[in-house]
Amino acid sequence: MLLASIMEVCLKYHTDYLTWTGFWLYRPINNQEVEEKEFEAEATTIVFHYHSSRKMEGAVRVQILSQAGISEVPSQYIQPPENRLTPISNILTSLSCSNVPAIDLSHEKESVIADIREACREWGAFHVINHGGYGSRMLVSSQNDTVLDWRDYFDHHTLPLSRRNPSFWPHFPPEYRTLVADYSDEMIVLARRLLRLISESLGLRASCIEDAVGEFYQNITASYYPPCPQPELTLGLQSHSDMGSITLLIQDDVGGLQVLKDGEWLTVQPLPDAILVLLADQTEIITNGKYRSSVHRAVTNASKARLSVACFHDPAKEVRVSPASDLVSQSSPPHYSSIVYGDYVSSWYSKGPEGKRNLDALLLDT
Ligand SMILES: O=C(O)CCC(=O)C(=O)O
Ligand SMILES: [Fe+2]
Repeated sequence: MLLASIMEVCLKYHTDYLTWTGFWLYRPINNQEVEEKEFEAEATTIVFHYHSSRKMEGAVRVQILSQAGISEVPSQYIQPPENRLTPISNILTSLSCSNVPAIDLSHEKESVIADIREACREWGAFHVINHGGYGSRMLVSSQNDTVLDWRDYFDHHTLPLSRRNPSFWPHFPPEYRTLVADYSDEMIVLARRLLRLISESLGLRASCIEDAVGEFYQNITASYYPPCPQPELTLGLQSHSDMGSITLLIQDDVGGLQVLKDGEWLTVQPLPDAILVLLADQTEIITNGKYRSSVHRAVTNASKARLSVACFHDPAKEVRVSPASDLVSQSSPPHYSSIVYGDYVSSWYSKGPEGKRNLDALLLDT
């Protein structure tokens, strides 16, 4: 079971390994994209180096803060009141929710397509189960006014193969690198399959979204959210929609991912062996807004660490993305201006996500 295995190795890496080496390699810096750097066990120096060379106060692994047993989070992690959760003492007690739809991919194709159409229209997110037997990138800035996420994460560049260099990845536990590579290979197959079904659910030719995206750039991000002493003041990951085309996410059984639906934050109940599908911004552009990307965030809790593994599928930086010509006509004008994906990413990183502001900036007056 690849899903279970990938969670397990990532968790083992976080709990057994990071705990004693005490570092986090890819702590984000200055709203810039973080390049993969050669993995090395002495990465404490790298974090330290970021601190001193970029005057980054406070960018320590939150796991360290959590383990130190602090009762109040440092001020950089405190969200402005409008972003905080409704006042509840323990997020874990509030996990009852209407869950995102679960779609069984082993069902007959026409019914799968109908379910996907409904889920994409209503939610922009859905679970897939029986997805073929397989089986968590937000940057923060060093500026003082930026609120930090209560999250540590590790990013792997996995596709195209020319970007995949497992020697940059953790080497513990021993099966780590092979598993991440296998997982990447399985997820690209599933992502393509889903994008074909999503295209068909709009009456488009199956390859329409894939053709618009071109070669897939895949990244896999494992996110670790340690217990947080003040969950009501913090977020594990601030509100955002993902930049690329489609995200496939698995989470452990703790729960904490929320999707915004009809103005309300709903917790996505973890579903064993299911993969959560999140439509991302380029799919919203390509479908000319027929399907919207999912706005989501992660909340923290005071007692349990949480792990998620997100697999992102993005266009190449030089690809120009625009609404599919089949969805544009005189009676249905384009709702978004076209954009070179690399420019979209740069603007995202320079302004930050804040929900969907980067996508909203492309909306045309129609
Ligand atoms: O941890 C999660 O469940 C969400 C992760 C996520 O949304 C992201 O990395 O973009
Ligand atoms: Fe996300």
